[in-house]
Amino acid sequence: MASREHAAPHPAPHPAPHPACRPGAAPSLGAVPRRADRPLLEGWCQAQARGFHQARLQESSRAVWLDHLRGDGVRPLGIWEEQPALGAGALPVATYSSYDKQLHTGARQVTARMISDITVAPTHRRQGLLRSLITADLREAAETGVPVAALTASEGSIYGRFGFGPATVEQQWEVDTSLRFALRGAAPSGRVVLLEPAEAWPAVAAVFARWHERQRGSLQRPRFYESMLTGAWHPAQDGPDHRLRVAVHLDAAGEPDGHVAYRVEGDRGVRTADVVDLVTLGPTAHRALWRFLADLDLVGSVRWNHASTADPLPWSLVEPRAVRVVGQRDSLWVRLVDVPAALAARPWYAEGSVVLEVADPLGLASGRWRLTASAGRATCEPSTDPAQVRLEADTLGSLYLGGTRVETLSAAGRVAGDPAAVHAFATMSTGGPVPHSLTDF
Ligand SMILES: CC(=O)SCCNC(=O)CCNC(=O)[C@H](O)C(C)(C)COP(=O)(O)OP(=O)(O)OC[C@H]1O[C@@H](n2cnc3c(N)ncnc32)[C@H](O)[C@@H]1OP(=O)(O)O
Repeated sequence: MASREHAAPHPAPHPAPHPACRPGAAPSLGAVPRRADRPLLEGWCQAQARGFHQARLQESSRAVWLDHLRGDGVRPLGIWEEQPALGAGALPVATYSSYDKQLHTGARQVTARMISDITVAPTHRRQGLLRSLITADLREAAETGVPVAALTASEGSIYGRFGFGPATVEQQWEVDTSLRFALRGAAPSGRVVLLEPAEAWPAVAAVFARWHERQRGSLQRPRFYESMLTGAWHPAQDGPDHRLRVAVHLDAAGEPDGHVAYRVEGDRGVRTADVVDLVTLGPTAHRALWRFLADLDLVGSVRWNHASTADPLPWSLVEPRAVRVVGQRDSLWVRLVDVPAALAARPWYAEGSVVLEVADPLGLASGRWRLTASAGRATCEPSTDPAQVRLEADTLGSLYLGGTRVETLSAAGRVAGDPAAVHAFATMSTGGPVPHSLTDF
């Protein structure tokens, strides 16, 4: 069984080191694995796959994961049983990883602790292992000055208690690209080139980097995106992605300003193009790449699972109903780790001053904070003045990128206080582009 200290409701800050680790060694396997760490990492990878009900990882996925580990400075954590029975000890009973990347708040980039790979073995669930891992990591983030944390969630009911709130949403689309698909206005200009995915990668990476620099809610991508978008690795197949195709749009000057990566599924009849990645830097590339997708012979529909709610495609079409929204779900979950630093780093849209009282079960964001906005920026500092607006840490996370309005969360009973102050907070908060993330991790 796992170490008692990690099964306790308020566990010690570090998970137990594997017995193979030196006594007192840090529980992290290290950002760059040493040779001696390889057996632990192998077990860690397999436990993580087991936790998500995937097949045992083969060499291809292990290599991609190790490259991600080294290239992104990932800190993989695991909890191993102290006295495993029947030789069950190679795989940890819990896995967890995190690393730091830049998040675009709408005003600038801030460092975000990106949390991923959380699994707990079915034999050890609900004993506090997730809690011990995430609590320790968030405390470490606070100590090292990381202002926010982010994750994508397997289930919506897990992370609110840890101060995370859904901050961006994405839509799942099925687009009818038969004769119903007609763009309004003139044919899009520029040129679309079809490249082998590996050839296209420099353009694909450059387009995403420029998009990230301007897109509120965007997170830098981890290294495994290169493996995925060059066709070197298909996560579900644990090997090369032989079906992946990439088209790049060039602007009038011949510079890449958009790309689409897609697979055409089905071998006969009317097929469907599954879009894997679609990033455009402006309306011309957006229209041109959708025109390209719609013109694929033998293809009658296009699926795109990461559309922004502000995506202009329906508005570009003669028949907007060619775009069918078949689903919508939360994408990025955000948690404020350092309230003053995080709130000062996002844009504000009206002058004003309010005292927020944040309740945070982990204590990191708790307190009374005077938020004063002026000329698009804000200062935030601890305050002893009476609280005017009260909310919980996960609600603040949902509000952080501006994708959810204060009024909506107030109507949901999650933002309380003096109505005039709630209104002032709403006015200060509301504005700017819809946040969107195209980074899955
Ligand atoms: C960022 C990511 O990696 S998302 C991926 C998350 N992983 C998965 O979905 C894989 C399958 N699931 C699992 O491996 C596990 O069930 C986990 C990781 C979700 C939970 O791990 P556990 O160690 O069982 O969680 P732990 O015991 O620490 O629970 C902490 C709290 O969360 C609650 N909780 C845990 N899992 C869930 C859940 N799936 N739904 C709702 N509440 C949950 C617990 O009830 C507990 O609540 P409380 O402290 O308020 O009483």
